[in-house]
Amino acid sequence: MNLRDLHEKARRSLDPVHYDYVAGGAGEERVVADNERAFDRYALLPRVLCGGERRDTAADLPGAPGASPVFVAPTAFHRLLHPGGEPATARAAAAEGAVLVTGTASTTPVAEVVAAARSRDREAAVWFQLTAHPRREATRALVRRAEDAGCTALVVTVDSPVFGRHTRDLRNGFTDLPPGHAAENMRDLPGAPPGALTDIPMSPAVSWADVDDLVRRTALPVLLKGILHPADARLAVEHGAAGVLVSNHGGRQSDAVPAALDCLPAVADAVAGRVPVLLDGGVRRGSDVAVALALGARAVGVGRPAVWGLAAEGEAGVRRVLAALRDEYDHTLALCGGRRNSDLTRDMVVRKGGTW
Ligand SMILES: Cc1cc2nc3c(=O)[nH]c(=O)nc-3n(C[C@H](O)[C@H](O)[C@H](O)COP(=O)(O)O)c2cc1C
Ligand SMILES: CC(C)CC(=O)C(=O)O
Repeated sequence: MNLRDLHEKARRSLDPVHYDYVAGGAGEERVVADNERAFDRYALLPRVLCGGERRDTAADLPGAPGASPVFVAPTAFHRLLHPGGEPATARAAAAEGAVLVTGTASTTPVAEVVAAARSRDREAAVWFQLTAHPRREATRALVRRAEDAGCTALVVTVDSPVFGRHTRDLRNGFTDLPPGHAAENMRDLPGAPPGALTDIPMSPAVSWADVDDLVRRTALPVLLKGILHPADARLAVEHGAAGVLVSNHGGRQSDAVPAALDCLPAVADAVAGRVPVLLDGGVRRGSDVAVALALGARAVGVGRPAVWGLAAEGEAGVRRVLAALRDEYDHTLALCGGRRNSDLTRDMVVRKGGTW
């Protein structure tokens, strides 16, 4: 199955304004394009005669031992894109053994998302993506909702002190959710009535002190999403993060940053194995998963591909995307002579065009 076919099917089935919301990014969308293109700059240099019949592609992640190496990155407003909404995504991820990172901007309350995942697999791991609220009490209430729901980790988005300027949304005038949809996790939070995109307020004041506060208050592992600079990766570990997610928000925040993949090796070096490093942005094939793992990621997230699957075919579509990526990755691993993810090492990734 080609993921491009599902993308095309999703494009045909979605309201063009909602399609643009998902596909688009900040500015001239240079980073959106570069995230994918970055993978084309590399090739895999296989090892041969490694002698092993079985492969194990499971990845040990915080709050998710033995997970698929491909997780579902947090994306907003699933009910806008398919009536099955986040529960459909959650059931699909659970059925495929993939972590779902469910979002602050979910159109289904987090407790229902986790319940849907657990209806497929009692052990399913759902992580909660947290957008810190300008009011600390509101942030704390969100965290409590995620904890009470049974989420097994928090993923704090740190690349969004302000909204990204999504060019297509500005052009289309897409600022509010249509009637009947709401950011359900925001209900009854102090000062945050649901009903509009702008009701996921961002806070330019968020700082490392907020990370410290969070790490102190929750028993859940706290990962930081949106780290690009190796110095921030080092700080993340020092401040008690249980993982670092290298991401430029799928090119939806700054249009002047490097491709996520291009930031990965330096971040992996800075973290030096102390906590898992994850990556999202531009992952579209099993060989992309392999390149990212070889360059230091423990697992990779997919944002748009999962949404295209959902929009095109609901739960079954998300399953197809996750199954295809995992299967292609497993096949690539075999062709590289690997038996487990850690067999992929940095020397097996080369720049295309030769190094001489
Ligand atoms: C429609 C859409 C909504 C998103 N919403 C969020 C969000 O609410 N919070 C967040 O941290 N990231 C959000 N992201 C970013 C994704 O988590 C992820 O970083 C990005 O999509 C990865 O790139 P990819 O789409 O190329 O896989 C969103 C991305 C998309 C496409
Ligand atoms: C509602 C927004 C916070 C969702 C988002 O992060 C995005 O669209 O990239």
